[in-house]
Amino acid sequence: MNFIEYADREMLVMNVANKLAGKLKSALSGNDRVSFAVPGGSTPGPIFEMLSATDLDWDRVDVLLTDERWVDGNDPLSNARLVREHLLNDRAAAARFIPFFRAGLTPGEGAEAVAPSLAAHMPISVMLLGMGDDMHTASLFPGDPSLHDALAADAPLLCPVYPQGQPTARVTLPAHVLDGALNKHLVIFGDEKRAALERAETLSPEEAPISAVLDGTEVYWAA
Ligand SMILES: O=C(O)[C@H](O)[C@@H](O)[C@H](O)[C@H](O)COP(=O)(O)O
Repeated sequence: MNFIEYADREMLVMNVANKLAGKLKSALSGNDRVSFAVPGGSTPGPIFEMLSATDLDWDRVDVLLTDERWVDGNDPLSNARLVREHLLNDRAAAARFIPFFRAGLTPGEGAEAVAPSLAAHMPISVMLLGMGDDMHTASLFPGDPSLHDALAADAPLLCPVYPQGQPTARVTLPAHVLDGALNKHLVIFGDEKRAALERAETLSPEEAPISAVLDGTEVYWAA
């Protein structure tokens, strides 16, 4: 893990957007298509907006979610909605987006239906992650009874999860897919998350799911 601190969030957003653009461009120079996995939450929005204006071959980029709440794409909780509103505009509107939610299916049925199509995007070329104060990442939550399956080395490419205390069920890329990304970036803001990350480095993935994906990850932090 490489930890990089920025003087403020604006500096971080500008630098991380540029870094992600550079990694996408180098992946594009060696591949016909590349995959870019992105999280939900409140952190990535400004990075998405800066990226969306970046001049690169977005028509050769497949945008995936790291996880999704099991709600319709118009629901305010939807990560697909977040990505459509903040990333898939301007130049990035040309990217191919692979949503996970399937109306009328349960999270388990939906994960089973979508997982086979994700194989073509593996390993993920470039991935951005966020993290909660509880050391969750994507939808790998400590204490979630379904976490064990999503941490397994042979977990399916998309896993249903039912994290306690969350308003909806979710689906998530499993730990081995997240950790297998060729380029891993984590953005966290604030002292709470910085302390949580330090704790996570001493804990198991069951206690701190983020610890399953920290090897080789570029971590960017601002207060
Ligand atoms: O669907 C989600 O919510 C995200 O994928 C999740 O893993 C997020 O990255 C963290 O919860 C941090 O969220 P914030 O950026 O809002 O702190």
